[in-house]
Amino acid sequence: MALNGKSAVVTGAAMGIGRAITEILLQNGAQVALLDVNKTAGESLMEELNKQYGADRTLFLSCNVESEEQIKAAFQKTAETFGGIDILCNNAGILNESTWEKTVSINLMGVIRGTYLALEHMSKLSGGRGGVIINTASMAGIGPLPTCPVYTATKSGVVGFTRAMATASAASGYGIRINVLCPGFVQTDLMSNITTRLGQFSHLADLAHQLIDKIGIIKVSDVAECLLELVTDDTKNGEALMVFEKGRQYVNFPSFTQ
Ligand SMILES: NC(=O)C1=CN([C@@H]2O[C@H](COP(=O)(O)OP(=O)(O)OC[C@H]3O[C@@H](n4cnc5c(N)ncnc54)[C@H](O)[C@@H]3O)[C@@H](O)[C@H]2O)C=CC1
Ligand SMILES: CCCCCC(=O)/C=C/C=C\C=C\C=C\[C@@H](O)[C@@H](O)CCCC(=O)O
Repeated sequence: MALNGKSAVVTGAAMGIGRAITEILLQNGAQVALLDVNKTAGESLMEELNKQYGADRTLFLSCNVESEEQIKAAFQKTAETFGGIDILCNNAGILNESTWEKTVSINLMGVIRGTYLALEHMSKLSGGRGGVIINTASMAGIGPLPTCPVYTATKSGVVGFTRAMATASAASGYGIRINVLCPGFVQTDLMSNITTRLGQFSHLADLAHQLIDKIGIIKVSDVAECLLELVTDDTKNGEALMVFEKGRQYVNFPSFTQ
């Protein structure tokens, strides 16, 4: 899909990976609605981006992905402003093993909520133009992190949901490709004060730091470039793309039918 003139929504857009995703979509000609629960950071980023790309290219909408009502309103506003929705990036996520139910609600249920509500705007079966949905999971969704079992569960859930929905979409004729990004460690706020985010597993923080040393830390722009590949390559559906210091790699899942 060529991005010029396309309408995109990014959740968790105010900082980190979401901000980098927003910027790469803008650089390639899309209009972007930035959804985030952090109003101050979101509005200040929008002001910055307006100066760079023009006021008609971005829209900040205060939105908590835990709320179906807020997502619905944000999608409606995006569709009215940009004339539809072509791309959805379900990216908002947290790392907090103490408030584990909130972690499930944002990281996994937020992706499902966003996807189902977006179908109403994007699916060709409900008058939409079709398009692409990219979910942000993690390498933890492919290989488990013992330091954060619930975070791992949410990311495995996002990988499974994406792959199942991708096949469902193709079989149903929604006209929507759905893929999942699986980054390794990325330099963002989420990686700060890791020990305090691990809750009852904070005593295992050394294990996390050893793994970080082994795998390395990448930049948000490395993740954004992978997103661009998954959005623009029309052959990709149901793919999980890992990205870490060694490079990028599509996951080869076992097949039970061949
Ligand atoms: N930083 C890392 O090492 C990795 C991050 N990821 C995933 O990437 C995604 C983005 O993470 P980062 O950019 O690292 O984190 P970050 O903490 O830098 O940014 C997250 C953004 O999401 C927003 N957000 C949080 N809860 C929200 C909610 N309920 N509704 C709407 N917005 C909300 C925050 O306000 C913030 O702007 C997450 O899903 C995370 O799990 C995946 C692999 C590695
Ligand atoms: C510590 C929390 C980080 C949260 C951010 C995130 O999602 C980062 C994920 C990065 C890499 C995940 C790699 C998973 C690897 C596993 O497959 C396994 O190799 C780990 C083995 C455990 C160990 O400590 O050796």
